[in-house]
Amino acid sequence: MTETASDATALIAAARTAALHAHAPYSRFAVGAALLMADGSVITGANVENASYGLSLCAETVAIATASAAGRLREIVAIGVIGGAMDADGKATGTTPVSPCGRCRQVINEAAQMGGRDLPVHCGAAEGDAVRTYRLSDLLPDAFGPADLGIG
Ligand SMILES: O=c1ccn([C@H]2C[C@H](O)[C@@H](CO)O2)c(=O)[nH]1
Repeated sequence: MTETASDATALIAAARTAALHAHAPYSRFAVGAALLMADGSVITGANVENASYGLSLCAETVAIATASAAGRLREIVAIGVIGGAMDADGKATGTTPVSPCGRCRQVINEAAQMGGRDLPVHCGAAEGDAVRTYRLSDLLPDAFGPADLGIG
């Protein structure tokens, strides 16, 4: 499918809703991710922190794992991400767009390479209209990927 500007808005909205389910009692920083699938459906995820800290799962990784568990890793067309410091109700706040961490960029690259696409990644804020849209190649140039292992 062809991605439209309204897809970015919808993905940011879905990511904000997903972030309400963040388990982030340690950082108090909620992140939501939303994946636009080829059929127009959306799969979401939120960060899941761990008392060990280092085992915490990022929102993007949770969403991509959910898509993969449904056999849909190759169907991801675009990604939306938001994040921000949680208020007392656990809702993300802030007007600065959040972009994926380094590990998430590599995880996103796997989905992008499997789908044969250079995914748009819409980075939004918890509040407000600020959105920065990147291509994965902007976020992770010269990525290590399946081709390095002779695959694809
Ligand atoms: O791309 C990112 C970057 C950070 N986080 C989470 C990890 C941790 O729970 C919190 C603060 O780093 O934000 C994500 O979910 N995605």
